[in-house]
Order: sequence, then C-alpha cells, then structure tokens
Amino acid sequence: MKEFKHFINGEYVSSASGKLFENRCPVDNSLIGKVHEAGEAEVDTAVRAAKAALKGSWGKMTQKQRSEMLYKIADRINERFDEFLDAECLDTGKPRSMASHIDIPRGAANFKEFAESMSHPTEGFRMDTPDGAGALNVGHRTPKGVIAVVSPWNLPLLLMTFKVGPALACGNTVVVKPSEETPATATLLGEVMNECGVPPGVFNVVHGFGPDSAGAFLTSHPLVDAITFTGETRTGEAIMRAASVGLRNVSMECGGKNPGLVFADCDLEKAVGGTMRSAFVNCGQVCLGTERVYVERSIFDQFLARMKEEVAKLKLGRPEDPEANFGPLVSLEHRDKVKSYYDLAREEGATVEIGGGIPDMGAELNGGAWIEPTIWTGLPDDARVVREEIFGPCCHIRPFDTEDEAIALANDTNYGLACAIWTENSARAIRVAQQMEVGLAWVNSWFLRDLRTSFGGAKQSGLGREGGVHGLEFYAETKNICIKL
Ligand SMILES: NC(=O)C1=CN([C@@H]2O[C@H](COP(=O)(O)OP(=O)(O)OC[C@H]3O[C@@H](n4cnc5c(N)ncnc54)[C@H](O)[C@@H]3O)[C@@H](O)[C@H]2O)C=CC1
Ligand SMILES: O=C(O)/C=C/C=C(\O)C(=O)O
Repeated sequence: MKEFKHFINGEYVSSASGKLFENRCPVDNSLIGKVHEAGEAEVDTAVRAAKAALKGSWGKMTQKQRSEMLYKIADRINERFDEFLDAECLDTGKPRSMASHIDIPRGAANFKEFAESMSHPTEGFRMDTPDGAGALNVGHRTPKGVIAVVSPWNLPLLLMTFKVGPALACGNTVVVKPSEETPATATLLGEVMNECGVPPGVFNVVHGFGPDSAGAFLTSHPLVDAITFTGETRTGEAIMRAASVGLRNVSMECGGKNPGLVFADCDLEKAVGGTMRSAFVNCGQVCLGTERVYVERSIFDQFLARMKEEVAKLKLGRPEDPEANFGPLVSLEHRDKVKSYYDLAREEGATVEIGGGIPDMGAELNGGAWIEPTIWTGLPDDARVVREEIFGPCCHIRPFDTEDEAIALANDTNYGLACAIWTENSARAIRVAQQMEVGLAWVNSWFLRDLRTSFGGAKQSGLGREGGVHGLEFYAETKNICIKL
C-alpha cells in the first residue's frame, strides 16, 4: 500500500502525531494508500524551511538560473509523464485520454510558460523637478516571500502548478496544501524538485484537510506572506479571514455557475460539441464548466435533441479503457452532493431530459463514485439547481427570445467566472462578450487557454488575476525607486 508523506525541506517526512487518513480511488472505492495528516508542527516546519530558503542559494540565483531550473522541472515531468498520469488517474478516476492531453502536459507547461515572468519590463518615468535636474522612477520587483498554495482536486497537478510555476519564477518559495482527495501528484513533484536540484525548502508539501487541519494551519501561519487558492467560494471567504491577520495578500479562483449562450445564428454542430465538452468533460468538475445553457427559441428543440443524442453516446468506464470518455466523480462524498442536486431538480419541477441517476456499472465498479450525465429543462430561474454551483456532469437548458434577455439571464448570478457564446455573427459575439459579467468570455470555444492571458473571476468567482504578466501583481512585490538626478 502506498504512503503519502509530507515533502519538507527536500525530504519526505511523516507526521509526528502518526495521524493518517485514507486515499481511495473513486473508480471502485479501492484503497490507494494512506496519507500523513500534518499538524501545526509539520506546517510550522515547512513554512520555516520555506522562509529560510529565501535567504539561501535560491534567493541568490539570477533570473536566468531560476528560469533554467523551471525548464528542467517541466522536462522532468515530461520524462516521468506516465508516473504522473498513473498517479492522477488513480486519485481522480478521470480517463487517461483526458489527463494525458490536459492535466499532465499543462502541469509541465505551467513551469515553462512562467519561467520568464520576472523579466517582463517594469515601468520607468522621468519626472521634472523644480531645480530642473529631474528624477528617474524605476519599478523594481522582488519576490513576495513564502506563498501558501491551497489547491483543489479537480485538476490537481494542473491547478497546483499554475500557481507554483509563477511563484517560483518570481523567486518565492512555496508551501503547497493539495486537496485531501488528491495527494499523489503533489507528492511526486517533490522527487522531481530534488532531481532538478531545486534547493531544499523552496518547494514544500503538507497534507491534510481544511478547517482545524493543514489548510487552516497553513493559511493562518504568520510567516506566510501571501496565499493563492482555488476552490469553493465559502472556503475562499474563510481563507480571506485568516489572511486578514497581518494583512496578507490573497489571490482567489473560486466557484462558478457559468452560462452558455447559443444563438440561432451559431454553427449548430460546433455549439453542440462545445457545450458537450463544457458541461461534461472531467465529469463536469471544472470551475469553468457550463451548468446553465440559454438557447434561442427557434433552435431550442433541435439543440436539445442533439445534446441528448451526444450525451447518450458518452462512454463511462475505467481510466485505462481507451473507449471511455467519462469517469466517476472524485469521491463518494462528492457524488452524494451531486446526487442531492439531481433529487432537488425533480423536487423543483425539472423535466429530466436524460440521466438523473446513478448508473449500474456492474459489480466491480458499483462501489465507485459514478453518476449519470444529466440534462434538465423546465426549471424556474430562481431554482436552486439553476443558481448554485453543482460541480457535476449536468446542465439546465432554457430557451430565450432576444439577445438582451439572454444577456440578462446569463448575468443573473452571484458568480462571474466564465461564459461561452455560440454565434457566427462577429458583431454580436463582441457585443455580447462585452456585456458579460465574467473574467473569461469564450466565443465559439471553451477552455481554450493561452497562458499569457489573464485568468480569474468577477463577482463571487474570485479575486485578482493570474496568468502571464498578470500574476506578477500577486507573486512579486513592486517597489518604486525614485532617483533624484
Ligand atoms: N476549481 C474549483 O473552482 C473548485 C470548486 N470546488 C467546489 O467546492 C465544492 C467543495 O469541494 P472541496 O474540495 O470541499 O473544496 P474546498 O474549497 O473546500 O477545497 C479546496 C482546498 O481548500 C482546502 N480548504 C478547505 N477549507 C479550508 C480552510 N478553512 N482553510 C484552508 N484551506 C481549506 C481543502 O483542503 C482543499 O485543499 C465542490 O463541490 C465544488 O462545488 C471544488 C474544487 C475545485
Ligand atoms: O486553465 C487553467 O489554468 C485552469 C482551468 C480550470 C480551473 O481553474 C478549475 O477548474 O478550477
């Protein structure tokens, strides 16, 4: 049986308390291994190691040397691709076909893409002074310090490295608290760090839960300088409260209840294909996923019929099944949550167009966290199923009559992460995208990611932007140096 230890100061260490928790595979609920749960002592050791590393050889490296190290990390992840793939698929149950195209390549790319972050030009202004000699203002960046990275289970390696990459590129050190559901790839990354010569203390991992556990101990640790988080909005609020002590900076990518807007002038097959992906890929466990679909009335029946045809074709199966494109949810606990929304949808008056239950996967897999991909129609706009993030393979499809109505419906939410607009009319696409209250508006696409672009949410979907140079605002401290001439 596997044992997942903390990675602190370049070494794998157990918890002094001897506390362990189980890590189970959602495919069949089999036991993968036991995970050490960090107490305050391990978190403190990790944070202090990270603090000390800032002053060691890491802190003295040039930007070029750090970039070279990040390239090496990316290359090493790619060399150990299959180990990362196995670990991610075992923890999450997701199809290998998906993880090998998205999770692991992006996990590596996140180090390469952000390697040069700090070399982005800083601002400079010459100013006049009364004596006529003038002064020069030069922006100067320094690392922020120890960054706490609290990451979720849906795209474990991808979302963790999306934070670790730029944090290291900017010269910080990190303490990662991966989700308790998915400890494997963060643990494996420790080996890669050592193989690439990353100095001890630069990258640390502590395992455990949120409240009264590693997550809370880490985010309230006074030597943590900033916290980056991806997960549920309510967890984000708890972390902000912890960060308010000592006025630490936070970057938050939180929940979504993202709309898809399908206009009659769309390319129907593109819209169906894109909406299928946005609602059902990764079993609907993507914060950017579409859970509300608004379709212009004249094509509503046709669109719905095509979606049902495509859902019926989804092939549920084990990660290694080459035909399977749909895995289980991450855990039985999360399955219970999603299933409770399936039940609620019926109570709220939905028509279940397809799915709505737990599939019979056969004796070997029935213990797993399987759930049917589901489409509903007929719910009122104030139904909880239409308003709350479910984070499962489901969507509600509703007709609209005018562009203004579609925009109003789409924006009628506390969230504001992403949207997908389907139309072949470019003027409409731009007009609608500009009015969407979101951080990410996709037109005739979804989850198409250029890592140089800004990433983050509006309203209760997040705080701040990461990605490209936008991450510099968070991962680096900018100081203005004013030189009197
Ligand atoms: N990418 C996203 O936007 C994600 C959204 N979710 C949403 O959140 C719901 C709940 O899933 P969870 O895994 O429970 O998400 P969560 O937001 O509770 O967990 C995310 C991370 O935060 C940590 N955490 C939890 N409470 C904490 C606290 N008080 N202080 C510090 N760290 C804390 C967790 O251990 C985990 O590492 C899902 O059903 C889904 O709706 C979940 C995962 C990812
Ligand atoms: O492409 C990214 O950087 C992130 C994608 C997905 C999420 O953020 C998420 O599901 O949380």
